[in-house]
Amino acid sequence: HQPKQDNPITRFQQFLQINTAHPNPNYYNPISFLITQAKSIGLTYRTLEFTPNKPLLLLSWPGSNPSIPSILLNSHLDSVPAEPSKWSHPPFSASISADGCIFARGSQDDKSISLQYLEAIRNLKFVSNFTPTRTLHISYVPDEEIGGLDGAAKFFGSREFEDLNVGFVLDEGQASVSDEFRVFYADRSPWGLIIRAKGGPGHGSRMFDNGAMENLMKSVEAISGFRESRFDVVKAGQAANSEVVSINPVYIKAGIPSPTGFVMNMQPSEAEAGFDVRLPPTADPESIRKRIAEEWAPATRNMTYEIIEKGPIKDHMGRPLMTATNDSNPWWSVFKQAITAIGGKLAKPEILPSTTDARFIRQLGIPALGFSPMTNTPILLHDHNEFLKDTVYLKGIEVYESIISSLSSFEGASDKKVTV
Ligand code: MET
Ligand SMILES: [Zn+2]
Ligand SMILES: [Zn+2]
Repeated sequence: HQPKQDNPITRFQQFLQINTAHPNPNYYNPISFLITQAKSIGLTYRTLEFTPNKPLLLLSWPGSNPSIPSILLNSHLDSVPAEPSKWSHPPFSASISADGCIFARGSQDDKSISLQYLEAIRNLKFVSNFTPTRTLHISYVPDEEIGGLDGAAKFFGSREFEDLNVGFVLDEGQASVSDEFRVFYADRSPWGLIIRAKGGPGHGSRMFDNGAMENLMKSVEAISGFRESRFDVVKAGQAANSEVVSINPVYIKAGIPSPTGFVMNMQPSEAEAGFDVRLPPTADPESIRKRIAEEWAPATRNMTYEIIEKGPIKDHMGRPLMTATNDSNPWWSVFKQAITAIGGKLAKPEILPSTTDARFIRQLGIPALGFSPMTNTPILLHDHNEFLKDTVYLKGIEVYESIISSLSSFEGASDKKVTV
């Protein structure tokens, strides 16, 4: 009988109560919590700091055959911000409702998997007396939510990572609303698009051409039209959400501030808008660039633009960055079998609509799958009232026990590395 203060659920709650939300995530607090967990399980640990104040934690469970490629389980330490006043429970309270829903920013994305990895290892080690053949590494990286360039990208490109001889990686996925587990073989790649318009200022009452606001609005309309055309393809069932380019407005900035709001009788001389753009691995980035330059931010309408690219879309050969989910990839077969072995159903593999650090792994030619074991759960990442049900969380631990024991016992693909 475990004391009430320390069981998988209370440990999950404690971890969720550590606020690691942007814009100023503290990375030392969650790392210190995780080190305590690692010690209690007997895992080795070290921290690496490729960027000042952005440490990452690396845990290891040495296998009996450390010469064959290892397995890496990755998750991120940071979360997106939350607007507490719009939540039914404070976002860092990890309050649990009568029906077992644990409310917290990060409960789905992705503090659940961060700890489920460890709980699964704890059970394998102390309940099942399991010993891995392959070495298992668990990484906790900073800055995923802002693109991972100072986190995973630096780590995966490092000498330290190369020395781990990683053969296969699991990273986060997304919740599933059905009773089938979802698994992801590719990510969409994110662009931040900022378009800016300049124009003569003028009296609020005047009709004139080429005002900044007017030019920006024209672009916003053109972008909306494109967005709708992509969305229509999805609505018609011709492609999944994650298989088309998405572009969604995230901010509009314009107007001349006044003490009571904005000056109402002046048309501003500058206006800008920001968009979240996601490109599936099969997309042609050049065609989007062309649209931006010619239709969405044309110099002829006094517009400029900035594309903030966050990570790769193609591999070094220009091929779409995807991990094979067929028999050509032995890791896929092992993963799939591990799910069915515990009576789990697996949905058809998908491209992830959002983005994870796995794209940097695939770029290295290492196979990586996105997976978060959450079935019958609404998809609430980055939303208000993000929650995960206790039973779903606990089931996920069992799922990882099966996956981890299968992957770490798998002795094929030992001499040569399988690539994506
Ligand atoms: C700007 S990179 C984005 C990473 C984040 N996980 C997302 O999909 O929104
Ligand atoms: Zn996220
Ligand atoms: Zn995430």
